[in-house]
Amino acid sequence: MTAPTLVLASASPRRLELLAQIGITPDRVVPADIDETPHSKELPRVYAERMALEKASAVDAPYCHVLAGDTVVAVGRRILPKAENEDQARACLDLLSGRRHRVFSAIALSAPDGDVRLKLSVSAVKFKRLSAEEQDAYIRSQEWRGKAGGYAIQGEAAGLISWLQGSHSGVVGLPLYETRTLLRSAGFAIA
Ligand SMILES: Cc1cn([C@H]2C[C@H](O)[C@@H](COP(=O)(O)OP(=O)(O)OP(=O)(O)O)O2)c(=O)[nH]c1=O
Repeated sequence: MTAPTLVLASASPRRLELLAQIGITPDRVVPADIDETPHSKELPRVYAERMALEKASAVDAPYCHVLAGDTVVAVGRRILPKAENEDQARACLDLLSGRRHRVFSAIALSAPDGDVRLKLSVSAVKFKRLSAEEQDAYIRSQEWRGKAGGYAIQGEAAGLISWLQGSHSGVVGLPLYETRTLLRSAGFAIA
C-alpha cells in the first residue's frame, strides 16, 4: 500500500513549523482562499470549526488528505480580529489586558473518500494588566501583524502572559496533540 499524501491547506508558516515539530512534512502546501468573515452572532467555537472545515474543503487535491486549521481568539462571545493595523492591535490589547480570554483552535482533515474529521482545542490565556509602556513596546514589535487577537504567544507576548491552560501549540495555530491523533486515525504512520 502506498503512503497517504498530505496537503497542508495553509499560508501560515507557523503551521508548517508546528507540523515539523512532530516530525511531519506535508507533501504539498496549498493555501486555502476562503471568505473568513464571521456570520452575525456566530459563536467563536462554531466559527473556528466552520473555518477549518471550509479551508480543508476549499483545496482541490484529489487522492490527498488535506489538513487545515483555524485559530480564533475570543473575549466571551466576542471574536477578536486578526490585527492588520496598529489601531486594531491596540484595541485587542485593551480588551486582553488583565483578563482571561479563550483561544479556539480547530483542525480539519479531509480524506480522499470525502470523509472529513474535525477536532477542537480550547485554551484559556491570561495577560497581565498592561501598562501604557508595555502596550507601546508590544505595538513597536510588530509581532501582532496578521495574528488572531493581535498577539503571538511564541514571541515577546510570552513575557506578558501570566497564565495558560490548554495547548500552547493550539494557541500558536495548530494543536499538536489533536493533530497527531487525527493523522494517526487517518492512517498516517506517526511513531
Ligand atoms: C493567538 C495567536 C495567533 N497566531 C496566529 C496563527 C494564525 O496564523 C493566525 C490566526 O489566523 P488563521 O486564520 O487561523 O490562519 P492564517 O490566516 O494565518 O493562515 P491559514 O488560514 O492560511 O492557515 O494567528 C499566532 O501565531 N500566535 C498566537 O499566539
